[in-house]
Amino acid sequence: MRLYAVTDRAWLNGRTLPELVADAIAGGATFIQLREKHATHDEIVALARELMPICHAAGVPFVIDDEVEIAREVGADGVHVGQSDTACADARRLLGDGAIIGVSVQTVEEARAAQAAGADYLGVGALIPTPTKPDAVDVTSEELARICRAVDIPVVGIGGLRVETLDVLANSGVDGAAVVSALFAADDAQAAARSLRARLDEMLGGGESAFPALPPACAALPAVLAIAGSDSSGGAGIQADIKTVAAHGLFAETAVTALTAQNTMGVRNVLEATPTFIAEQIDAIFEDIPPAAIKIGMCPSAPVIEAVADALTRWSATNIVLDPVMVATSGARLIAEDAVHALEDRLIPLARLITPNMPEAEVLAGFEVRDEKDQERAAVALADRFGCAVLVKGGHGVHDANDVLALPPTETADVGAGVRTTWLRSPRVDTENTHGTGCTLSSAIACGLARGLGLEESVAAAKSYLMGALEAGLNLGAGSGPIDHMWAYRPHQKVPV
Ligand SMILES: Nc1ncnc2c1ncn2[C@@H]1O[C@H](COP(=O)(O)OP(=O)(O)O)[C@@H](O)[C@H]1O
Ligand SMILES: Cc1ncc(COP(=O)(O)O)c(N)n1
Ligand SMILES: [Mg+2]
Repeated sequence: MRLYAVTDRAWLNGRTLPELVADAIAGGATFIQLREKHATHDEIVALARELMPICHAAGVPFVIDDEVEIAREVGADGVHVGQSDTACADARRLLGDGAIIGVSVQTVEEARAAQAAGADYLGVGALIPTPTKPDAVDVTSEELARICRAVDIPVVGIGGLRVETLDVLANSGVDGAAVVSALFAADDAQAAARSLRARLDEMLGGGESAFPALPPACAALPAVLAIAGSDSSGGAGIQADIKTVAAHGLFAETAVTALTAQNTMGVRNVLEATPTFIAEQIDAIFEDIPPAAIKIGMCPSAPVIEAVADALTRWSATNIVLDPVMVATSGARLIAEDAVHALEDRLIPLARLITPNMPEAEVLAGFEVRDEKDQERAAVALADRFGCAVLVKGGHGVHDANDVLALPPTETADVGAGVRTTWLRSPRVDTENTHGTGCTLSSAIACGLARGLGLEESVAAAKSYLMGALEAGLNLGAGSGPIDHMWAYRPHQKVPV
């Protein structure tokens, strides 16, 4: 609930509330509350019906202020109630266990009572004097911190919060900030949300998984091409790529390099496409719907690699993310040993980014990659050698799932400087179900690039999309199962914490 947006139609200036909400979500709002103090029942219902699909398309929960009956009528995710509104326990009885119920509180006693009555989260404030009520600071930072310590449900701070005043939340233990005018009175709600969200993530650390908002409907969606192998079980390879691209609201194209007979337990057989046929697929795509970015996955042999490299060179392809797939999560080899040279000589030089896991980085760098120091050393060595960006993924490490990104001077606009590194850290999700994580990550990065994001931004967004897919807890198959590419589209039953 990092950036919780409470609607207000006081500053529309010709814009509509759905437009502003879509902008807020595109900028990083993670929760929407419809708040209408003076509207009629029918107006609130109509607004809710417009806003709900926008929120749900982006995986953002939608609740309504006070109006429990309307929340039930329209099927909202829940309600937010104040101390003098419907009691939390009554709202729970009316809306059921699956609903999200938030309660406004100002003291530890109220907070404990709300939690005991079944609240899912608390809103605490007002924290800052507002221009209309300059002296009315209702809740001090100290009381806010006491409240956060007293309950185990998430708490959001509210009341006069703007980018410049978010500091009052520091070290309090809150999960996020609720804002009204900082978003809805802004000229550019998306830009406002982006700066609020950036400051909150910086202050509160990491940030919850933010699903990249979908691009608006238009006649020409950016296309993303996946050049990779098919995984019959649907969790990795071309299938993971298509699902990832579709989940990002973009248009997926494919050139299949090989078919695998595969499931969560292993790869049973591989049938390579002929180099000529692979080239024909790529030519057909570029002659008609040229992709804005390309992800390359499994390329099983030197002749396949040559064909892909020749075709991409012919078309002067850019924005290439190369996942140098060598071994499947299940342990099966997916590339001939003698093909590694072809990969190094022909394909890596075309890539903007390569994304080896630790064993693959070891093969490419020629030294052991066992810990974070090795990861960083390999990333820098490879970025130096190939002049492209390098993400050495840490999924095979022992502690957290930390990846290191090495950026060559061409990516940092720091001519004269050397390779710069930056770490993308996330906790390890406690699961065996990681089939296709590498495929998914590289496709998601290509999606960011296709939408015009920078490389670092694309990698960070992709990592948080991947975390959502892992955390969704899909559990299919007897081996290392697939992740949930569509996690952000599931109806939210619970407050994301
Ligand atoms: N259990 C996990 N929890 C969180 N992130 C993970 C987990 N396993 C892998 N990852 C992440 O998934 C991505 C793919 O990592 P990795 O497993 O190293 O590559 P590959 O799938 O190519 O073998 C990386 O961003 C890594 O940090
Ligand atoms: C066809 C195909 N391509 C790639 C992978 C790698 O999977 P992972 O993303 O788990 O490394 C795979 N298992 N199958
Ligand atoms: Mg991989």
